[in-house]
Amino acid sequence: MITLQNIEKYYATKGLKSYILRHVSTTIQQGEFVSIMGPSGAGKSTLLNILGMLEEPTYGTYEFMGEDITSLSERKKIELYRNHIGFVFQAYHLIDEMTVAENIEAPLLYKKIAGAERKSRVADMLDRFNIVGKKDLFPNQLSGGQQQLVGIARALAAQPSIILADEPTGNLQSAQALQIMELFKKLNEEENITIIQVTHSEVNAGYGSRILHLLDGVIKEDLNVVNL
Ligand SMILES: Nc1ncnc2c1ncn2[C@@H]1O[C@H](COP(=O)(O)OP(=O)(O)OP(=O)(O)O)[C@@H](O)[C@H]1O
Repeated sequence: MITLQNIEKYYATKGLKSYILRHVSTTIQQGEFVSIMGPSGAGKSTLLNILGMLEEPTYGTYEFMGEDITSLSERKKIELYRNHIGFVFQAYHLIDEMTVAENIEAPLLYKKIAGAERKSRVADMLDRFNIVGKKDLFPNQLSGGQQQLVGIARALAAQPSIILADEPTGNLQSAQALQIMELFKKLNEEENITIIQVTHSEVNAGYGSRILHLLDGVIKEDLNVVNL
């Protein structure tokens, strides 16, 4: 599903290159649940953003679902993103002026999905996440955990093949974090949705099947998680 070959990312200031990612090569199959770990500044978010087409590598090739991303037009990239990728952010990134239901519906409008289908998908998501009673509330009327559930519901409403999550439980208490991780595990096992998460938590990484350890922009370790 994903092939990265010799990905490099650097910023040049006054002729000096500061490398964020170096020689990153890996393959991720459909249905994997991968955690990206490493110290602060190691390049984890940058790698996730490249995978999600939110940033471009300086060098190297990125193949996603058989398409060479580095040579695609902006329009084609947006289309691929809308059709396949659900992004979940640490700080939720919900739209404050929209209700829960409107937030979940928003990406479906971009995908030009017809009204009746949109309503039905939103209703399904509200139901599935047990938040029907919250549908007319605004994000600031929800707890952090509930906001993150809405963030995930919004990503899933578009029926993605892959979820990219940047520290999805970073702002949550442990019980809420557990709920989100259980949900990811279920989506991965039952719906074969590929999941790639950035996390600092060993517990969260234990929900996945593989850990990529980044250090100073380089993949230092690529481990299979052994479930005890
Ligand atoms: N636009 C930019 N210009 C210059 N340097 C940048 C830019 N964006 C990110 N960086 C640098 O890239 C490095 C990696 O950042 P990144 O956010 O990917 O790290 P991270 O591993 O996700 O860290 P954290 O765990 O703290 O979120 C950091 O040192 C950061 O300062």
